Amino acid sequence: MAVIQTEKRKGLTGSVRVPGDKSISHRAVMFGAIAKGTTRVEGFLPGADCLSTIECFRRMGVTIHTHSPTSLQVEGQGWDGLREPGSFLDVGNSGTTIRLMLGILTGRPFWSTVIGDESIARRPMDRVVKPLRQMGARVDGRRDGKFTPLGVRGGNLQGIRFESPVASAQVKSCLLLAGLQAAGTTTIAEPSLSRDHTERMLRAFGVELQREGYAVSVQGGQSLVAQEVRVPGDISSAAFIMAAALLVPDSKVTIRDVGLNPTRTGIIDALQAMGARLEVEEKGEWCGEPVGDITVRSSELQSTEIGGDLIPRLIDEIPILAVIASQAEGTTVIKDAAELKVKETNRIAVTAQELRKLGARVEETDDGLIIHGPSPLTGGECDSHGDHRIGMAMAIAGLIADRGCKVHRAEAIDVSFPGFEALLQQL
Ligand SMILES: O=C(O)C1=C[C@@H](OP(=O)(O)O)[C@@H](O)[C@H](O)C1
Ligand SMILES: C=C(OP(=O)(O)O)C(=O)O
Repeated sequence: MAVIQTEKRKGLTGSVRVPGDKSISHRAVMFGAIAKGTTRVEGFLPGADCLSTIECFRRMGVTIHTHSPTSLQVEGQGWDGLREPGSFLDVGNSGTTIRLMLGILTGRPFWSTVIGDESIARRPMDRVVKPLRQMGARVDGRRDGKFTPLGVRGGNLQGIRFESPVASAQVKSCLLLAGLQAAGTTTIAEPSLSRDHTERMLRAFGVELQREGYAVSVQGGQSLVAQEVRVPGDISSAAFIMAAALLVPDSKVTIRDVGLNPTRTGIIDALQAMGARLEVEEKGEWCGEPVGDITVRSSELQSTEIGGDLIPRLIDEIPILAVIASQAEGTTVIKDAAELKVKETNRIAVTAQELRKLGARVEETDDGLIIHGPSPLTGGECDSHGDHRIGMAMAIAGLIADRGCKVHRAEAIDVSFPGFEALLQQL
């Protein structure tokens, strides 16, 4: 079990890049695998989750060359190029892999079994299994298909209209992928807009989609054409570096080539509302995704309220936002975020528990957190609970804690941010 130790720091400066976007990296491999032709991917995230996606598609017979950890070539042979896997498809820790892949598997004429780690075995799969069954899919698993392991016998699908009770890009993307293989039209409506990387990338691969407010529709029977994909830096990873620069005195850090998709930039809006000295320079688009540089300076912060439509735009940033809020003047309220309970861990409970160990004043609510600041952090020992974002949030908290922070089970960080510790040292 890996341990990382961070110490109280001063004056973080530099210009850095963070690893590629996790959501976009997964999609580049999956869409490349079902497209016709050679898809080249640059800036791929070689984190454990995206490596699980590569391995799953290799097991379905797709040739994927890795020229370097961040440069791939996916040899797609269209939908029919996927073959029945001879063994389990193991998604490891990755919710995105399992939910999106189920949308592909349910339309393929073969049998497959999908497994993952202990965290995946606790996460709800019925949010995709139920609508997939309405489309005619045959999926089963523990507790009537709510939990892994899942067995899928793919076959004929029928388009549906599905009103999703949650704003989830994984649910939406799963059903769009199933819908592409279904007869007729499939429509997914969500209560607010979740990240739209799937829509942007499917369009780049030649698929036609219709959007009407928070609903998106796809016509079955479309094929994908291979593309060149350049993956921007992951704003969810950049958020940890942004937090370090904001909280550590006398800091100024620029993070280059970060994805600035408006469905992901809630963290920038929240930090600016808190008074962060943060500048964004948009530089252009890579494969339909806006990209730019973010510069952050040490700042005096005020508390804020975070809820409603902002939540899906910063859902993965809430653990690190809680660390930041612990240093802001006043009481920060985070609400409407019950989805956090079904991530790699229950991130409401675990964030509160671990931050309190370092001396922060945090209360857990049913759908969020209440954080009283500013609280000087004493530091000490924390546990990632096997959750990459918790591990990184606590390591960053250590940069402003008197005794620093020793993070146990830090190997989880490799899920989304390989090189995290080395990058912190570089600042
Ligand atoms: O589609 C994606 O790539 C993701 C969607 C989000 O999950 P939900 O769809 O469950 O909200 C997010 O938390 C996850 O890290 C990645
Ligand atoms: C929730 C996350 O990922 P996933 O759902 O793909 O496991 C995350 O990266 O914070």
